[in-house]
Amino acid sequence: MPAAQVVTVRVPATSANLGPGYDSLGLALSLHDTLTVETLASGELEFELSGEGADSLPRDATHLVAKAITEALHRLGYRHEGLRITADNVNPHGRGLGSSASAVVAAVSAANALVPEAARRGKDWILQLTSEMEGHPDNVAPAIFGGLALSWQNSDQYSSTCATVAPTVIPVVAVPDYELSTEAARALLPASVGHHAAAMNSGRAALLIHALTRDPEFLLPGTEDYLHQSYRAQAMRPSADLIAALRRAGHAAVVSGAGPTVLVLADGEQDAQAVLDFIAAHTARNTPEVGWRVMKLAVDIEGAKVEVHRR
Ligand SMILES: Nc1ncnc2c1ncn2[C@@H]1O[C@H](COP(=O)(O)OP(=O)(O)O)[C@@H](O)[C@H]1O
Ligand SMILES: N[C@@H](CCOP(=O)(O)O)C(=O)O
Repeated sequence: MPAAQVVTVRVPATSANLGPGYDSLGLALSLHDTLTVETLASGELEFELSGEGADSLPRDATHLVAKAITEALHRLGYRHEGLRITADNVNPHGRGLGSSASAVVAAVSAANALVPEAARRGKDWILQLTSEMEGHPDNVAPAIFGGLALSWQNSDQYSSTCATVAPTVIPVVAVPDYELSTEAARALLPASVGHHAAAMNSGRAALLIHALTRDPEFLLPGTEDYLHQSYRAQAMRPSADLIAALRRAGHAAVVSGAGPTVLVLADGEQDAQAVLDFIAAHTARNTPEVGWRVMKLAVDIEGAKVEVHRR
């Protein structure tokens, strides 16, 4: 790659699963990381990191963004001599808000924008490559396309389509100060589930799409899951207890991604305020040892946005 080419990508956080949509449903959220990549003439990697992970992420070729850019350029038939990677990370890591998916989507989108126009590929290529990197499409799809993404897999081929979320739906997240890696949370799942659980889950996943797009009145039954949350609860007890209490009070609370963040799909401003009040009271009373960052967000409908500064 020639030196001094610069692109910036702004990418949303995502919440996957949404209850019964394990490895298939995901929602883009109004919480954004920003990545700027500049090609260098020398064989070096330079990092300017701020925000989440600035003190802990590696500053070498093992950095997830550097790895994903190198791999994407290779697949496009290019290689870089060196890179300056500037990242301002807002999405918390290891909390179930798809930070690793946002990182690979930003990296692959940047690589695709750096190569000459004739070599560039479309968003479906980005979906394919980033799903392979993540091992599942449910975070990367909404990070790429925005909104509510419905994704599926045919052998090793990934596809996704978007549905429009009803305008009254407001995502509220409660992010605890403890981490759980997606890898560790996936290791807690059984190799298979029974036919009854699968059938129950299918009904709720179908209902959830209706609730999210047409009739939020059904959000509480539509967010019931039979595939993953109960197996993972032991690894995120304060989050599991908060979800159970919110659901008993009638709020559509789920584990965000593999956890431990709690996602609540509120229906309207009044419901969102009730959720915020409930979380404040519950956490003060029951989990004083855990720090919670509670945010009322919006659905991001743009997905990853690429800006080319110099080419
Ligand atoms: N912006 C980033 N830059 C580099 N590495 C990242 C970034 N975001 C996430 N990661 C890597 O991914 C890990 C978190 O991934 P994961 O366990 O899947 O949790 P999450 O639910 O946040 O995606 C981090 O510990 C870090 O190693
Ligand atoms: N379907 C995946 C989603 C993981 O999301 P993350 O935000 O925790 O990375 C799973 O449940 O393992």
